[in-house]
Amino acid sequence: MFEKSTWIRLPRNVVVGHGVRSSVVEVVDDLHLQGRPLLVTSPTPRQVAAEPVAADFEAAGIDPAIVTIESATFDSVETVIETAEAEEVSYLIGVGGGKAIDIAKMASDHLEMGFLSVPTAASHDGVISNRGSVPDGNTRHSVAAEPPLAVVADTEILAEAPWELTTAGCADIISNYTAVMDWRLAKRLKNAEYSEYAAALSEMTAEILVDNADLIRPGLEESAWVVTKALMSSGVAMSIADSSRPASGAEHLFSHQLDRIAPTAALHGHQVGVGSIMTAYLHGGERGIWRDIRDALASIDAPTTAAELDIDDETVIEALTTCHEIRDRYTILGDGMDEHAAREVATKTGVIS
Ligand SMILES: NC(=O)C1=CN([C@@H]2O[C@H](COP(=O)(O)OP(=O)(O)OC[C@H]3O[C@@H](n4cnc5c(N)ncnc54)[C@H](OP(=O)(O)O)[C@@H]3O)[C@@H](O)[C@H]2O)C=CC1
Ligand SMILES: O=C(CO)COP(=O)(O)O
Ligand SMILES: [Zn+2]
Repeated sequence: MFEKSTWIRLPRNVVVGHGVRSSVVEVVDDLHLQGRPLLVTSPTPRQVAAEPVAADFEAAGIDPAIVTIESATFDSVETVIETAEAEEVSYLIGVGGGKAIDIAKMASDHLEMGFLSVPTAASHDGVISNRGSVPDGNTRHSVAAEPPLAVVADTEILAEAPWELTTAGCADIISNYTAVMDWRLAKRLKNAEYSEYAAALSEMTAEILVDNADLIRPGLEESAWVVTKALMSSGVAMSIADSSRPASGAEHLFSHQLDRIAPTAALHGHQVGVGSIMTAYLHGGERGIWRDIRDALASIDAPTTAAELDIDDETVIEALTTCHEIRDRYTILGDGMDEHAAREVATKTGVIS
Protein backbone atom coordinates (compact mmCIF):
# COMPACT_ATOMS: atom_id res chain seq x y z
CA MET A 1 0.00 0.00 0.00
CA PHE A 2 1.22 3.54 -0.81
CA GLU A 3 1.81 5.36 2.49
CA LYS A 4 3.88 8.45 1.72
CA SER A 5 2.50 11.87 2.56
CA THR A 6 3.88 15.36 2.89
CA TRP A 7 2.67 18.59 4.46
CA ILE A 8 4.62 21.67 3.40
CA ARG A 9 3.93 24.79 5.42
CA LEU A 10 4.90 28.08 3.82
CA PRO A 11 4.04 31.78 4.25
CA ARG A 12 1.11 33.07 2.24
CA ASN A 13 2.69 36.42 1.35
CA VAL A 14 6.34 37.15 0.70
CA VAL A 15 6.96 40.82 -0.03
CA VAL A 16 10.51 41.88 -0.93
CA GLY A 17 11.60 45.26 -2.26
CA HIS A 18 12.45 48.90 -1.78
CA GLY A 19 10.37 50.61 0.93
CA VAL A 20 8.02 47.65 1.51
CA ARG A 21 8.24 48.24 5.28
CA SER A 22 5.28 50.53 4.82
CA SER A 23 3.27 47.57 3.43
CA VAL A 24 3.19 45.66 6.73
CA VAL A 25 -0.25 47.01 7.67
CA GLU A 26 -1.59 46.14 4.21
CA VAL A 27 -0.14 42.62 4.43
CA VAL A 28 -1.82 42.15 7.85
CA ASP A 29 -5.09 43.29 6.29
CA ASP A 30 -4.65 40.87 3.39
CA LEU A 31 -4.20 38.03 5.89
CA HIS A 32 -7.47 39.11 7.61
CA LEU A 33 -5.69 39.39 10.95
CA GLN A 34 -7.81 41.22 13.50
CA GLY A 35 -6.84 42.95 16.76
CA ARG A 36 -3.52 44.25 18.04
CA PRO A 37 -0.06 43.07 17.01
CA LEU A 38 2.88 42.59 19.34
CA LEU A 39 6.10 43.73 17.70
CA VAL A 40 8.99 41.58 18.95
CA THR A 41 12.29 43.30 18.34
CA SER A 42 15.81 43.91 19.67
CA PRO A 43 17.53 47.25 20.39
CA THR A 44 18.93 48.30 16.98
CA PRO A 45 16.10 46.84 14.85
CA ARG A 46 13.66 48.65 17.13
CA GLN A 47 14.99 52.00 15.96
CA VAL A 48 15.58 50.92 12.37
CA ALA A 49 12.21 49.32 11.65
CA ALA A 50 9.97 48.43 14.61
CA GLU A 51 9.23 52.05 15.62
CA PRO A 52 8.33 53.05 12.04
CA VAL A 53 6.14 49.92 11.65
CA ALA A 54 4.43 50.77 14.97
CA ALA A 55 3.80 54.31 13.68
CA ASP A 56 2.24 52.85 10.48
CA PHE A 57 -0.16 50.78 12.65
CA GLU A 58 -1.07 53.82 14.74
CA ALA A 59 -1.77 55.82 11.59
CA ALA A 60 -4.12 53.01 10.54
CA GLY A 61 -5.97 53.20 13.86
CA ILE A 62 -4.42 50.03 15.32
CA ASP A 63 -2.63 50.27 18.67
CA PRO A 64 0.43 47.98 18.56
CA ALA A 65 2.30 46.63 21.60
CA ILE A 66 6.07 46.37 21.42
CA VAL A 67 8.61 44.31 23.35
CA THR A 68 12.39 44.53 23.07
CA ILE A 69 14.47 41.46 23.82
CA GLU A 70 18.23 41.60 24.37
CA SER A 71 19.26 37.97 23.97
CA ALA A 72 18.18 34.74 22.30
CA THR A 73 17.11 32.85 25.43
CA PHE A 74 14.03 31.05 26.71
CA ASP A 75 13.68 33.85 29.27
CA SER A 76 13.16 36.20 26.31
CA VAL A 77 10.57 33.81 24.83
CA GLU A 78 8.83 33.81 28.23
CA THR A 79 8.90 37.63 28.35
CA VAL A 80 7.29 37.78 24.91
CA ILE A 81 4.60 35.25 25.91
CA GLU A 82 3.82 37.19 29.11
CA THR A 83 3.68 40.50 27.22
CA ALA A 84 1.42 39.01 24.54
CA GLU A 85 -0.98 37.74 27.21
CA ALA A 86 -0.91 40.95 29.27
CA GLU A 87 -1.43 43.18 26.21
CA GLU A 88 -4.12 40.88 24.79
CA VAL A 89 -2.59 40.87 21.31
CA SER A 90 -3.81 38.68 18.44
CA TYR A 91 -0.62 38.09 16.45
CA LEU A 92 3.13 38.73 16.61
CA ILE A 93 5.55 40.47 14.27
CA GLY A 94 9.26 39.63 14.59
CA VAL A 95 11.33 42.66 13.54
CA GLY A 96 15.09 42.20 13.48
CA GLY A 97 17.90 39.74 12.85
CA GLY A 98 17.77 36.00 13.58
CA LYS A 99 17.42 36.59 17.32
CA ALA A 100 14.20 38.65 17.22
CA ILE A 101 12.63 36.54 14.47
CA ASP A 102 13.40 33.24 16.21
CA ILE A 103 12.06 34.52 19.55
CA ALA A 104 8.85 35.68 17.85
CA LYS A 105 8.62 32.32 16.06
CA MET A 106 9.01 30.29 19.25
CA ALA A 107 6.62 32.48 21.25
CA SER A 108 3.96 32.41 18.52
CA ASP A 109 4.21 28.62 18.45
CA HIS A 110 3.52 28.50 22.19
CA LEU A 111 0.74 31.08 21.99
CA GLU A 112 -0.81 29.36 18.95
CA MET A 113 -0.86 32.73 17.22
CA GLY A 114 0.32 33.62 13.75
CA PHE A 115 3.39 35.77 13.24
CA LEU A 116 5.00 37.85 10.52
CA SER A 117 8.69 38.07 9.82
CA VAL A 118 10.18 41.52 9.12
CA PRO A 119 13.97 41.07 8.76
CA THR A 120 16.28 44.02 9.28
CA ALA A 121 19.36 42.04 8.27
CA ALA A 122 19.93 39.60 5.40
CA SER A 123 22.06 37.58 7.78
CA HIS A 124 20.56 34.05 7.93
CA ASP A 125 18.03 31.80 6.20
CA GLY A 126 15.64 31.47 9.15
CA VAL A 127 13.64 34.50 7.97
CA ILE A 128 11.03 32.34 6.26
CA SER A 129 11.76 28.84 7.58
CA ASN A 130 9.66 26.60 9.78
CA ARG A 131 12.60 26.27 12.19
CA GLY A 132 13.25 28.12 15.43
CA SER A 133 16.65 28.42 17.03
CA VAL A 134 16.98 29.42 20.69
CA PRO A 135 19.82 28.01 22.84
CA ASP A 136 18.40 25.39 25.20
CA GLY A 137 20.92 24.00 27.69
CA ASN A 138 23.74 22.70 25.52
CA THR A 139 21.61 22.68 22.38
CA ARG A 140 22.21 25.38 19.78
CA HIS A 141 20.58 23.91 16.66
CA SER A 142 17.09 24.74 15.40
CA VAL A 143 13.92 22.83 16.21
CA ALA A 144 10.62 22.50 14.38
CA ALA A 145 8.39 25.59 14.63
CA GLU A 146 5.69 27.44 12.72
CA PRO A 147 6.67 29.30 9.55
CA PRO A 148 5.63 32.97 9.38
CA LEU A 149 2.26 33.83 7.84
CA ALA A 150 4.09 36.44 5.78
CA VAL A 151 7.52 37.94 5.26
CA VAL A 152 8.08 41.63 4.56
CA ALA A 153 11.72 42.24 3.62
CA ASP A 154 12.55 45.85 2.87
CA THR A 155 15.69 45.93 0.72
CA GLU A 156 16.31 49.59 1.63
CA ILE A 157 16.62 48.63 5.32
CA LEU A 158 18.61 45.48 4.54
CA ALA A 159 21.06 47.39 2.32
CA GLU A 160 21.69 49.96 5.06
CA ALA A 161 22.46 47.29 7.70
CA PRO A 162 26.15 46.70 8.48
CA TRP A 163 27.78 44.96 5.52
CA GLU A 164 29.00 42.01 7.60
CA LEU A 165 25.39 41.00 8.29
CA THR A 166 24.82 40.63 4.54
CA THR A 167 28.06 38.70 4.03
CA ALA A 168 26.94 36.40 6.88
CA GLY A 169 23.70 35.70 5.00
CA CYS A 170 25.70 34.92 1.84
CA ALA A 171 27.93 32.51 3.75
CA ASP A 172 24.89 30.79 5.29
CA ILE A 173 23.71 30.16 1.69
CA ILE A 174 27.12 29.12 0.33
CA SER A 175 27.28 26.51 3.11
CA ASN A 176 24.28 24.80 1.48
CA TYR A 177 26.76 23.07 -0.87
CA THR A 178 28.28 21.05 1.95
CA ALA A 179 24.97 20.65 3.81
CA VAL A 180 23.55 18.86 0.77
CA MET A 181 26.71 16.72 0.38
CA ASP A 182 26.29 15.63 4.00
CA TRP A 183 22.59 14.95 3.48
CA ARG A 184 23.28 12.73 0.44
CA LEU A 185 25.99 10.90 2.36
CA ALA A 186 23.58 10.29 5.24
CA LYS A 187 21.00 8.97 2.80
CA ARG A 188 23.54 6.57 1.24
CA LEU A 189 25.06 5.35 4.50
CA LYS A 190 22.24 5.66 7.03
CA ASN A 191 19.12 5.72 4.89
CA ALA A 192 18.34 9.21 6.23
CA GLU A 193 15.06 10.70 5.07
CA TYR A 194 15.86 12.73 1.97
CA SER A 195 14.06 15.03 -0.45
CA GLU A 196 15.53 15.40 -3.93
CA TYR A 197 13.42 18.54 -4.48
CA ALA A 198 14.65 20.22 -1.29
CA ALA A 199 18.27 19.23 -1.99
CA ALA A 200 18.09 20.52 -5.58
CA LEU A 201 16.51 23.82 -4.49
CA SER A 202 19.11 24.31 -1.80
CA GLU A 203 22.03 23.63 -4.16
CA MET A 204 20.56 25.77 -6.91
CA THR A 205 20.13 28.63 -4.43
CA ALA A 206 23.83 28.50 -3.54
CA GLU A 207 24.75 28.32 -7.23
CA ILE A 208 22.65 31.36 -8.19
CA LEU A 209 24.13 33.35 -5.33
CA VAL A 210 27.69 32.46 -6.32
CA ASP A 211 26.95 33.19 -10.00
CA ASN A 212 25.74 36.66 -8.96
CA ALA A 213 28.61 37.32 -6.54
CA ASP A 214 29.70 40.37 -8.57
CA LEU A 215 26.36 42.05 -7.73
CA ILE A 216 27.01 41.64 -4.01
CA ARG A 217 28.77 44.84 -2.96
CA PRO A 218 28.45 47.14 0.07
CA GLY A 219 25.93 49.94 -0.31
CA LEU A 220 24.27 48.36 -3.37
CA GLU A 221 20.57 47.69 -2.80
CA GLU A 222 20.69 45.08 -5.57
CA SER A 223 22.89 43.03 -3.19
CA ALA A 224 20.16 42.95 -0.55
CA TRP A 225 17.74 41.85 -3.27
CA VAL A 226 19.96 39.00 -4.50
CA VAL A 227 20.82 37.78 -1.00
CA THR A 228 17.27 38.05 0.38
CA LYS A 229 15.84 36.03 -2.49
CA ALA A 230 18.45 33.35 -1.80
CA LEU A 231 17.61 33.35 1.93
CA MET A 232 13.93 32.87 1.09
CA SER A 233 14.66 30.06 -1.32
CA SER A 234 16.89 28.28 1.18
CA GLY A 235 14.23 28.65 3.89
CA VAL A 236 11.64 27.17 1.53
CA ALA A 237 13.96 24.19 0.96
CA MET A 238 13.94 23.62 4.75
CA SER A 239 10.15 23.81 4.76
CA ILE A 240 9.87 21.33 1.87
CA ALA A 241 12.17 18.93 3.72
CA ASP A 242 10.48 19.71 7.05
CA SER A 243 14.04 19.70 8.36
CA SER A 244 17.05 22.02 8.32
CA ARG A 245 18.98 19.23 6.50
CA PRO A 246 19.11 21.02 3.10
CA ALA A 247 20.84 24.00 4.74
CA SER A 248 22.64 22.48 7.70
CA GLY A 249 25.31 19.79 7.76
CA ALA A 250 28.64 19.37 9.51
CA GLU A 251 29.57 23.02 8.89
CA HIS A 252 26.58 23.98 11.08
CA LEU A 253 27.60 21.45 13.75
CA PHE A 254 31.00 23.19 13.80
CA SER A 255 29.34 26.60 14.19
CA HIS A 256 26.94 25.42 16.90
CA GLN A 257 29.91 24.05 18.83
CA LEU A 258 31.80 27.35 18.45
CA ASP A 259 28.74 29.11 19.90
CA ARG A 260 29.16 26.91 22.98
CA ILE A 261 32.92 27.01 23.45
CA ALA A 262 34.31 30.18 21.86
CA PRO A 263 34.52 33.07 24.32
CA THR A 264 33.09 35.48 21.76
CA ALA A 265 31.26 33.83 18.92
CA ALA A 266 31.25 35.39 15.46
CA LEU A 267 28.13 35.77 13.30
CA HIS A 268 26.32 32.49 12.57
CA GLY A 269 26.76 32.80 8.79
CA HIS A 270 30.47 33.57 9.05
CA GLN A 271 31.12 30.54 11.25
CA VAL A 272 29.24 28.12 8.99
CA GLY A 273 31.10 29.52 5.96
CA VAL A 274 34.50 28.71 7.47
CA GLY A 275 33.15 25.30 8.55
CA SER A 276 32.01 24.67 4.99
CA ILE A 277 35.54 25.18 3.58
CA MET A 278 36.82 22.41 5.87
CA THR A 279 33.94 19.97 5.39
CA ALA A 280 34.16 20.43 1.59
CA TYR A 281 37.80 19.36 1.90
CA LEU A 282 36.77 16.30 3.91
CA HIS A 283 34.26 15.35 1.20
CA GLY A 284 36.45 15.87 -1.86
CA GLY A 285 40.06 16.20 -0.73
CA GLU A 286 42.46 18.40 -2.70
CA ARG A 287 40.45 18.06 -5.92
CA GLY A 288 37.11 18.81 -4.26
CA ILE A 289 35.25 22.12 -4.21
CA TRP A 290 36.79 23.54 -1.04
CA ARG A 291 38.78 26.20 -2.96
CA ASP A 292 35.62 27.26 -4.83
CA ILE A 293 33.82 27.69 -1.51
CA ARG A 294 36.74 29.61 0.00
CA ASP A 295 37.05 31.85 -3.07
CA ALA A 296 33.28 32.50 -3.17
CA LEU A 297 33.36 33.52 0.50
CA ALA A 298 36.43 35.72 -0.03
CA SER A 299 34.84 37.39 -3.06
CA ILE A 300 31.97 38.71 -0.93
CA ASP A 301 34.25 39.70 2.01
CA ALA A 302 33.17 36.83 4.30
CA PRO A 303 35.80 35.34 6.64
CA THR A 304 37.76 32.30 5.44
CA THR A 305 40.08 31.83 8.43
CA ALA A 306 39.90 31.39 12.19
CA ALA A 307 41.77 34.67 12.63
CA GLU A 308 39.13 36.51 10.60
CA LEU A 309 36.46 34.96 12.85
CA ASP A 310 38.53 36.18 15.81
CA ILE A 311 38.63 32.61 17.11
CA ASP A 312 41.91 30.97 18.09
CA ASP A 313 43.27 27.90 16.30
CA GLU A 314 42.89 25.54 19.27
CA THR A 315 39.20 26.40 19.60
CA VAL A 316 38.74 25.43 15.93
CA ILE A 317 40.37 22.04 16.61
CA GLU A 318 38.26 21.49 19.71
CA ALA A 319 35.06 22.33 17.80
CA LEU A 320 36.01 20.09 14.86
CA THR A 321 36.79 17.10 17.06
CA THR A 322 33.73 17.32 19.30
CA CYS A 323 30.90 18.79 17.24
CA HIS A 324 29.65 15.43 15.87
CA GLU A 325 28.32 14.73 19.38
CA ILE A 326 25.93 17.63 19.63
CA ARG A 327 23.18 16.31 17.40
CA ASP A 328 21.89 13.07 15.98
CA ARG A 329 22.66 14.03 12.37
CA TYR A 330 25.04 11.93 10.29
CA THR A 331 27.62 13.95 8.34
CA ILE A 332 31.08 13.59 6.84
CA LEU A 333 32.40 13.84 10.42
CA GLY A 334 31.01 10.34 11.05
CA ASP A 335 31.65 9.32 14.62
CA GLY A 336 34.20 12.09 15.08
CA MET A 337 37.54 13.37 13.80
CA ASP A 338 40.74 12.67 15.61
CA GLU A 339 42.89 15.62 16.53
CA HIS A 340 45.61 14.94 13.96
CA ALA A 341 43.05 14.77 11.12
CA ALA A 342 41.33 17.94 12.35
CA ARG A 343 44.64 19.81 12.43
CA GLU A 344 45.46 18.59 8.94
CA VAL A 345 42.19 19.72 7.35
CA ALA A 346 42.24 23.07 9.15
CA THR A 347 45.86 23.69 8.12
CA LYS A 348 45.58 22.48 4.53
CA THR A 349 42.57 24.72 3.92
CA GLY A 350 44.36 27.68 5.52
CA VAL A 351 41.70 28.04 8.23
CA ILE A 352 44.44 27.83 10.85
CA SER A 353 48.11 28.58 10.33
N1 LIG B 1 15.45 29.50 12.51
C1 LIG B 1 16.27 29.19 11.53
O1 LIG B 1 15.93 28.44 10.60
C2 LIG B 1 17.63 29.78 11.53
C3 LIG B 1 18.04 30.49 12.62
N2 LIG B 1 19.28 31.07 12.63
C4 LIG B 1 19.67 31.77 13.85
O2 LIG B 1 19.74 33.16 13.60
C5 LIG B 1 20.72 33.73 14.43
C6 LIG B 1 21.67 34.53 13.61
O3 LIG B 1 21.02 35.67 13.15
P1 LIG B 1 21.76 37.08 13.18
O4 LIG B 1 20.89 37.99 12.41
O5 LIG B 1 23.17 36.89 12.75
O6 LIG B 1 21.78 37.43 14.74
P2 LIG B 1 21.18 38.67 15.58
O7 LIG B 1 19.71 38.76 15.51
O8 LIG B 1 21.80 38.54 16.93
O9 LIG B 1 21.73 39.95 14.84
C7 LIG B 1 23.11 40.20 14.77
C8 LIG B 1 23.38 41.66 15.11
O10 LIG B 1 22.86 42.48 14.07
C9 LIG B 1 22.19 43.60 14.65
N3 LIG B 1 21.25 44.11 13.67
C10 LIG B 1 20.16 43.51 13.12
N4 LIG B 1 19.61 44.30 12.18
C11 LIG B 1 20.37 45.43 12.12
C12 LIG B 1 20.33 46.62 11.35
N5 LIG B 1 19.41 46.81 10.39
N6 LIG B 1 21.27 47.58 11.57
C13 LIG B 1 22.23 47.41 12.52
N7 LIG B 1 22.33 46.29 13.27
C14 LIG B 1 21.41 45.32 13.07
C15 LIG B 1 21.61 43.06 15.92
O11 LIG B 1 21.37 44.13 16.80
P3 LIG B 1 20.79 43.91 18.30
O12 LIG B 1 21.95 43.47 19.12
O13 LIG B 1 20.26 45.21 18.70
O14 LIG B 1 19.77 42.82 18.18
C16 LIG B 1 22.74 42.14 16.41
O15 LIG B 1 23.68 42.84 17.14
C17 LIG B 1 21.44 32.59 15.13
O16 LIG B 1 20.94 32.49 16.45
C18 LIG B 1 21.05 31.38 14.32
O17 LIG B 1 21.02 30.21 15.07
C19 LIG B 1 20.11 31.01 11.56
C20 LIG B 1 19.72 30.32 10.43
C21 LIG B 1 18.47 29.63 10.33
O1 LIG C 1 21.06 27.65 10.43
C1 LIG C 1 20.30 26.89 9.90
C2 LIG C 1 20.23 26.77 8.42
O2 LIG C 1 21.02 27.74 7.80
C3 LIG C 1 19.45 26.00 10.72
O3 LIG C 1 20.20 24.89 10.97
P1 LIG C 1 20.28 24.17 12.36
O4 LIG C 1 19.09 23.24 12.42
O5 LIG C 1 21.57 23.44 12.34
O6 LIG C 1 20.22 25.21 13.43
ZN1 LIG D 1 22.52 28.59 9.07
